[in-house]
Formats: sequence, structure tokens, C-alpha cells
Amino acid sequence: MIEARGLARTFTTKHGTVEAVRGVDLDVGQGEIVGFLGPNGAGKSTTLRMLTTLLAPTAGTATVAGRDLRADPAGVRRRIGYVGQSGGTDPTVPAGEELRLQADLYGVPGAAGRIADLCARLDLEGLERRPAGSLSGGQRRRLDIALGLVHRPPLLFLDEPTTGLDPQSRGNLWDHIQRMRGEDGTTVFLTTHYLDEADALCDRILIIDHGRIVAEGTPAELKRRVSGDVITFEPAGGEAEAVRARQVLADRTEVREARAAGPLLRLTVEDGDKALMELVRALDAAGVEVASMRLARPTLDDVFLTVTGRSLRDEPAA
Ligand SMILES: Nc1ncnc2c1ncn2[C@@H]1O[C@H](COP(=O)(O)OP(=O)(O)OP(=O)(O)O)[C@@H](O)[C@H]1O
Repeated sequence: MIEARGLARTFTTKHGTVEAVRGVDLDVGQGEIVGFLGPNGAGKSTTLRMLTTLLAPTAGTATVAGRDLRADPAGVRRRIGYVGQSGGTDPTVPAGEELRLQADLYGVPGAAGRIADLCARLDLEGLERRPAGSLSGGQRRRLDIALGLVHRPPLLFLDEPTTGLDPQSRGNLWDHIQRMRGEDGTTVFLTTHYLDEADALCDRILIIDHGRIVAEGTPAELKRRVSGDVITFEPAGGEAEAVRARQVLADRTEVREARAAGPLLRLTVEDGDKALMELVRALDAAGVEVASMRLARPTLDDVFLTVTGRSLRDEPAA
């Protein structure tokens, strides 16, 4: 659905040249939900604006929804949906009319049916007569998404779709986006600042920093590749038993690192699900009684920290 090679964009300002995006390669398959994650100023919006034809690349090539970005930008525009950060609705215009205008703009055949279908699927039924400005934050984002989907694009771009929404509306929007993909096979490419959003919603994540992709994979792969899972055992016998448990387990192949910290033994392992039972059995065989155990997976913030040396929430380095 998206194939980009060496996509780059520089801006010339009074103070010199800003290399916003420095050669990005991207491959997004049909039906995937891909999250584009990075700190402020990393180059997310600039990349998105290039892929949606709103900004010309300084270098590189891309095919988007089967059309060449440089040779056929109008073809790209017809085949994509784009929902920007601030949305495109006029607060005074009724939701149903916004949808009709958009359908007319694209010459959508069977517009009334398409609009009714979208309203039903995005929980907008009964709101068609309400001005967009009177809708709740979540309803308005769903209207934005309906507007982006009216012309049945196979590829939908969402720029920070849930920024400003309360947790319940965010979860609700994730369900809707996943359902759209499930029912229509719509490919979704979205930017986000939220780790939990990328984790819960996306099949694959690309992390961009300083205009370059620095990591890529499924949420689980990324977390495992960079950090591993962490298993914590608390032996019933306290500190001395934690030290003994460490001796029992430290040299096992599945254990990357073993540290006794007071009454706890903390193990970093490749795949926690697989390792847990084996390790419990080994402790049992050695006569170490376990009072409690915990398996924790690293967060995407841990991944980002390892890859870039700073937290996603930090300001970008100068
Ligand atoms: N029109 C412009 N002129 C000059 N510099 C720009 C312009 N647009 C973006 N930049 C710079 O390019 C870099 C990347 O910006 P971009 O908006 O793509 O980042 P972002 O990852 O989307 O950030 P955010 O999460 O804050 O939206 C930043 O250093 C930004 O200041």
C-alpha cells in the first residue's frame, strides 16, 4: 500500500537548513495498521504530509495506494483518506451535511447509502442534524474519520487520532478503527505520541527520531528485541534463598541476566511466557520454595529509551 525509498525533506529558514526527514524507507502492506511513533519534532508530520501529497519531497520516491507520489499526486489523493490533527469540519454545519458535501466532492455513487452505512458503523446515527461544533470530542473524531472514509479509500492516514480525548473515548475509537480494518480491509497509517495507543492498536510500529527510522517491528517484537521480558521471583526463605535461587538459575540458556535484590530475584529472559514454567520447575527441583512471581513485559518507552537514549516524553536533543 505504501512503498517509500529515501524520502527526504529539508526546509530553508532564516537560520539555515532544517533536515526534517532524512531518507525514510517505508513498506506498508494491504490491511495493516501501522503506527508512526516519535518525539516532538522527529519528522512524523512532515513524512505524513509528503505521503498525502500536501508537501513535495526534496528527495526520494514513493508509491502510495498504487500511484506514484511525484508523477500522479491527484491519483494518490483520490485513493487515500486523510484525517488531520485538527479535523476538517465546520462547527456550524450539520454532521450529515458535511458528509454529503464530502461525498459530492468525490462524486461517490450511492452517496446516501454510503453515509448511512458509515454513520451506523461509527456510532453517529441520530447525530446527522447536529452541527459538528455541538458534538462531543469522541463523536467529532468519529465524524472526521467518516469524512475520510466516504469515498471508500483503501488507505487511511490519521494524524494523532486520539489526542485530546478522554481514556474511554480513546479506547472506543481504537475499536472503531480496528473494526473498519476488519470489515473493509482498510489499511491505516497513523501517527501518535502515545505508547499505549501504538501498543493496543497497531500491527506494526515504526519509530522515527531526528528524521530517520530508528526501529521497526510488531509491538511485541520491538519490546522483546530491545529489552527482553522480566521475571521476578520472591523465594519464601527471604534474602538467602534469593541468592541461592540466583545460583540455580543464572547459567540457564534462557536467562540473559540474573540479579538478586534483597528478597527478590530479577531475571531478564528472551521470552517470558516460554521461560516461566521451566524456571519454576528448576527452582522446585532445587528445593527453593517460591512465595510469589511476576512476569512483566517492557513498555515501548523502554524500547525508545534503548534505541534513542532518551525517553519519548523528553524534549528532542538540540
Ligand atoms: N515549514 C517548516 N519550516 C521549517 N522547519 C520545519 C517546517 N516544518 C517542520 N519543520 C521542522 O522539521 C522538524 C520535523 O517536524 P515535524 O513537524 O515533522 O515533527 P513531528 O514529529 O511531527 O513533531 P510533533 O510531534 O511535534 O508534531 C522539526 O525540527 C520542525 O521544526
